[in-house]
Amino acid sequence: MDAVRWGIVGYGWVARDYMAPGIREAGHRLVAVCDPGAGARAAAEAEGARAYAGLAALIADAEVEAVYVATPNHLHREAVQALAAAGKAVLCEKPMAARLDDAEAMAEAVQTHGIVYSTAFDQRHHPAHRVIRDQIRAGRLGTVTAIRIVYACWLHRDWAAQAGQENWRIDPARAGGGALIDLAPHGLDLVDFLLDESIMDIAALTQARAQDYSVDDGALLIGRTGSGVLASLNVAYNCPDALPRRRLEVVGTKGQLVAENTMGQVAGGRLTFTDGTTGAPEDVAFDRTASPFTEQVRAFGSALRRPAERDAYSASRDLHTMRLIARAYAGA
Ligand SMILES: NC(=O)C1=CN([C@@H]2O[C@H](COP(=O)(O)OP(=O)(O)OC[C@H]3O[C@@H](n4cnc5c(N)ncnc54)[C@H](OP(=O)(O)O)[C@@H]3O)[C@@H](O)[C@H]2O)C=CC1
Ligand SMILES: O=C1CO[C@H](CO)[C@@H](O)[C@@H]1O
Repeated sequence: MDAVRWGIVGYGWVARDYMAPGIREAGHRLVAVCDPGAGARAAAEAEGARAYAGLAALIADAEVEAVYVATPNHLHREAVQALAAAGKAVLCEKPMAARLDDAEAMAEAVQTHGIVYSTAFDQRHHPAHRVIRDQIRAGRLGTVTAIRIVYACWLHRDWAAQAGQENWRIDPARAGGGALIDLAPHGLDLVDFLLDESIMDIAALTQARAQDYSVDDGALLIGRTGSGVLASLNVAYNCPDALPRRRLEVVGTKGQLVAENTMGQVAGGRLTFTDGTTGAPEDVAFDRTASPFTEQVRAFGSALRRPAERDAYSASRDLHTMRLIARAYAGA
């Protein structure tokens, strides 16, 4: 496959630390970046990319075919609408947008212009999560009854200060909320990926418990899929990093799979199967070297080149996930 030529809108933390290496490791090329910050543009040039201060210049760069949008959440909409109108393929960071109406407008733009679009749900591409999905499909767990997810971190007020940035995550207007909107989309989409069906019913409680800002620093969500699988998600900004804070459990009538330290941006973690009859635990093999970001780049690039693979992406499914987030907040 010839290398996909990527552009990036918003060359901050996730773009620099995870996406740019992912593009390189996948054998693709980062050809252009746009970011208002001179430091970010210098970092992009050091990576061998052309650097622009504004989106129009990136759009006008004919070499760019796919664009990763990694701006703060409230800016996803304007970038995706402009990129869609220009016919660029788009991989846009989660949450789809800070507000539901923005996400609705984005989904409409994707449909109107017929572009390849995906929200960047990298957890779909973690090798351990792919193995879990395969084992569910092969019937190893029997009838799946429940999925339990913990995804947490410690996000204090000055979290971004060492990078010389202001912490937009604690501003409701720019983030759209707190820990719930930032972290729960990963789990909600992962449930969809693992089971091939969406959560339909949802309820949530939020807290502002340990941090000194107004957005929620923790949330508990419960959901039920169309076929009746129950899901629980505990997401938080108030969990010290040294504590266990990334866990995924899938429970069925024949056994249980537990993934530890797989939720996140990096490769590795551990996967254990426990047999429902004997209680015997067993390590499950998966590729511990491939990062979910690199795999995400590979999969998206492959779908660009092979239209048959595009069914894996659905802006309307991503919009459904945004609707779940909105309903979770409304109920909380
Ligand atoms: N999948 C995952 O695991 C992760 C996903 N994310 C998601 O990625 C997105 C970015 O997060 P993160 O990297 O932490 O944020 P950062 O603040 O580190 O980076 C955002 C970048 O966008 C730049 N920017 C601001 N306005 C514009 C604009 N109009 N056009 C282009 N660039 C702009 C910022 O510049 P300046 O600072 O000068 O304003 C900054 O360099 C969020 O949506 C977040 O939810 C984030 C982390 C992990
Ligand atoms: O998606 C994300 C996953 O991890 C980060 C922190 O650990 C989040 O803040 C981020 O937005």
